[in-house]
Amino acid sequence: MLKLQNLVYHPPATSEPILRDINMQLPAKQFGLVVGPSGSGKTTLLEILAGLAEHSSGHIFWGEQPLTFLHLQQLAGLVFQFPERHFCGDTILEELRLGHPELGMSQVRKVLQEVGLAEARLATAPHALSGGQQRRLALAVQLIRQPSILLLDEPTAGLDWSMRRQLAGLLGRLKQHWTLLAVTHDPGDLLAIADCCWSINQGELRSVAPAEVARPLARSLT
Ligand SMILES: Nc1ncnc2c1ncn2[C@@H]1O[C@H](COP(=O)(O)OP(=O)(O)OP(=O)(O)O)[C@@H](O)[C@H]1O
Repeated sequence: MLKLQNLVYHPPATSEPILRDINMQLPAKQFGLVVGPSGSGKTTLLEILAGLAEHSSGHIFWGEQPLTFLHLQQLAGLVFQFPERHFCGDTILEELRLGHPELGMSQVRKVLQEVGLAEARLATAPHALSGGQQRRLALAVQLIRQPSILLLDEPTAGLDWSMRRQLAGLLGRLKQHWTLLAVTHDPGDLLAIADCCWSINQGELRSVAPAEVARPLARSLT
């Protein structure tokens, strides 16, 4: 279980904290969803959980173990918003092995199967894949490193309706084996697979029922 206790992030450059007294518990093998508007602190929260920024006060635990930001760099896998913009490998295989040339073919095949890319040719350029396939590859790049928690920043942003649906289906299947935490301003299909849901506003996190997140959206459509 991932536990955050009274987490605060207040960099010296800002007059107000960006994250305020965050408390959260996400059990293993569940899908957690944080929903909030632009600028509410969603990406910052993920950056702290990925060990890319250090919180100012409070505690982060995995089970009973307190985590430093060095632990977090090893335990968490972060899939950035629009991850396809960060692909560096010339081929799928290169992308998966970046920084980890020791990864064997059985691990490569297993992870591609897990994300629904079992049929992809390893010599294919990542940029030649469809938008939905590129998102799957970005998930595989993190999963092959066996993170304890997979962090997703706006995982369905920029995808069309059908690809969003398919990706939400895949994330729903991944939680059989992995713990996932996604942040988004537009929950859409992700609500249906969320086990735990929070809203975030101006750095304040509040636990909410998924239906409560869906309701304002439904109202805005009428
Ligand atoms: N290191 C920093 N120093 C100063 N301000 C920062 C820092 N990091 C983030 N911010 C500010 O904190 C606020 C939250 O940013 P963040 O990117 O986490 O929001 P977000 O909810 O992910 O927004 P979006 O959906 O638009 O990406 C913003 O106002 C941002 O400008």
